[in-house]
Amino acid sequence: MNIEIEFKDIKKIYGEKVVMEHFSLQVRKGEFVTIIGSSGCGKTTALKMVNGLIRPDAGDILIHGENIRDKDQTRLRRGIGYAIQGSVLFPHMTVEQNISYVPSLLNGRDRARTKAAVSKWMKIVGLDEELKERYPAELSGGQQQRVGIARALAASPEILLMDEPFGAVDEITRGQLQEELLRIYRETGITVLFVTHDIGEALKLGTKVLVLDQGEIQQYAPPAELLSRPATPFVEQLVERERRTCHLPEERLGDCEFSGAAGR
Ligand SMILES: Nc1ncnc2c1ncn2[C@@H]1O[C@H](COP(=O)(O)OP(=O)(O)OP(=O)(O)O)[C@@H](O)[C@H]1O
Repeated sequence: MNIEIEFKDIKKIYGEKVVMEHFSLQVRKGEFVTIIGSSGCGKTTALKMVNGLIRPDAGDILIHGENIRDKDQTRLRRGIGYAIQGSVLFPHMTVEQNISYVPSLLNGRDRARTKAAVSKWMKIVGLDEELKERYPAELSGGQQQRVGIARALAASPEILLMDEPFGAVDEITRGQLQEELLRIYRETGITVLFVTHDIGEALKLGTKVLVLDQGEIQQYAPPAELLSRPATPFVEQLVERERRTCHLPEERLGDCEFSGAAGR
């Protein structure tokens, strides 16, 4: 099994509050993990531990089997794409400058390579080339979100962390961004950790869904399994409505036993 990210017996305390304890998880290479749970259950904390923005109080995070504690933190972060809700673009930089920020650090003087990366990613996320010279304030919310995703992907990271990246856009744009993200995921084979509040989104995008409650793993399983065999009452409640309306794309349904599950 090719493990890309591993949380090993993690403990995290804020002040007196234990947010996570004995938290262990393995994420295989190429997996798209959606993370969902009650507010304040530790989703963002878990995500930010992967790129070293938050340090655990105990336990280790391994990437490709290497402890991130031993890595140069700047280099670690440059190798991991990170996209969060709302606009976190540099306001004084154009779209092009925003997207090329990390690639230009990595490519050094090879400007042609950076320019090519910017054009490629603008196209992939569905941004018109003519927006290159605009500043973030001159873009719609959906366009800003696309620039954020292009920026997160432009350095061709092997890991992409996304924290409710589509939370602030309208329903239609959200659907488009989800489709584009799935396409990028399929084309690149990147490993994705994606935090969401929306169980529909978690089931639609994830190859695996991680359900957390108060820092504890309730279930870590493919969407079809969550629907057919919820592991705890918490998961059962979370998926109940989805089970009735099941929005899963057909290829994800697999051997989903709805009639059996309904008998619970
Ligand atoms: N820097 C901090 N100092 C103190 N407490 C914190 C800090 N960061 C997070 N917490 C607390 O730790 C818990 C977990 O926070 P985290 O942001 O990981 O939750 P979350 O699941 O992402 O929440 P939400 O869904 O509301 O965004 C919460 O109770 C939060 O208030």
